[in-house]
Amino acid sequence: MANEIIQIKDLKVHYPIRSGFWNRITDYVRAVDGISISINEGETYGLIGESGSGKSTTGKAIVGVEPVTSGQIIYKGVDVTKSRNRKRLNYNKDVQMIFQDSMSSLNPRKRIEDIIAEPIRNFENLTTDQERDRVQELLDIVGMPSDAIYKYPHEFSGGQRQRIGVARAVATHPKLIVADEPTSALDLSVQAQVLNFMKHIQQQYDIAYLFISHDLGVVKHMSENLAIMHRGRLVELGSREAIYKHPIHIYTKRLLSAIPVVDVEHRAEHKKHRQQVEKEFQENQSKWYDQDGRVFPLQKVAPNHWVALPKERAQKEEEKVEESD
Ligand SMILES: Nc1ncnc2c1ncn2[C@@H]1O[C@H](COP(=O)(O)OP(=O)(O)OP(=O)(O)O)[C@@H](O)[C@H]1O
Repeated sequence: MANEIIQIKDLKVHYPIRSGFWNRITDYVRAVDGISISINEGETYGLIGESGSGKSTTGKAIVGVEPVTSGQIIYKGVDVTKSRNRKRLNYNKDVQMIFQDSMSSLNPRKRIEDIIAEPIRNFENLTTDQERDRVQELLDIVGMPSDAIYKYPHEFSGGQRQRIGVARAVATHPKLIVADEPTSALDLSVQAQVLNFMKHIQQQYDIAYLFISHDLGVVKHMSENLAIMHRGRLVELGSREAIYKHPIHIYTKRLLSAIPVVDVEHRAEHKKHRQQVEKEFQENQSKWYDQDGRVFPLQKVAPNHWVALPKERAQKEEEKVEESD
């Protein structure tokens, strides 16, 4: 059995909504509302959902930049939602993040050398020469010219800045990187390049990725396991094969139907299918969500496949999956 690097258990991140003269808390935004996933060493785990579903908040809670309302994040057998445990385990060194928008995540006033060296300075005691060698090596790995160290972020293209973001994230030799839509701001051709070298670096350093995206097409060739997130909860969870070949939840089907087809011959057919799925999604919400519009708990329908359904319905889906296998 593969070794788990991290386990997220019933994670909740709720933001208070205040109103009225006394500015009292009147409700909460349930950005993340009880999600549980396990990521294995060296794997890419896809976390997919449309805008506002709670993916970024999940990622930020995992790296510790967003406070957790409840639940556990288990790393090396210890709950790291407590900051003293994070310190003791060197968690902030082992778990890094790559952000979607490299322009705002890289400090525009700092040279690339200082940007990449910053996490190294936080966790290691290197001499200036050793530090410069490490930065040069990292730039080399992500395919950037060595004179890049003297430059500033605005002197690079979006794709190059994203590479610098990756170099910075791998600088401390982390075990897990939360990659929050790392390619969504890039052109298609540059997207493929960045994904390829992220894969390359993963193999070189044995890094696990939590790969966050709104696009099931982007993670198709990256992820071994996937979790589909909607309204702060998971609607479907499982192996790549389960999600792409036997999607069950209407929301997963809707995300899959949004992947554009390259093949001109099948475009009209695909458009029709997409409209059908959209219609089903709009008309049958009551079958897939409870009376308050909330996502049901996950039920197991196959060995590595869980779907958010009421229990009695899960039984039927389980039978269908068995038949199709
Ligand atoms: N600091 C905050 N205070 C209040 N609400 C917040 C805060 N941060 C996020 N939210 C809300 O939480 C929900 C989930 O946001 P989140 O950014 O995690 O979604 P997402 O799936 O990553 O979307 P996107 O891809 O657009 O970033 C949204 O409704 C958002 O408005």
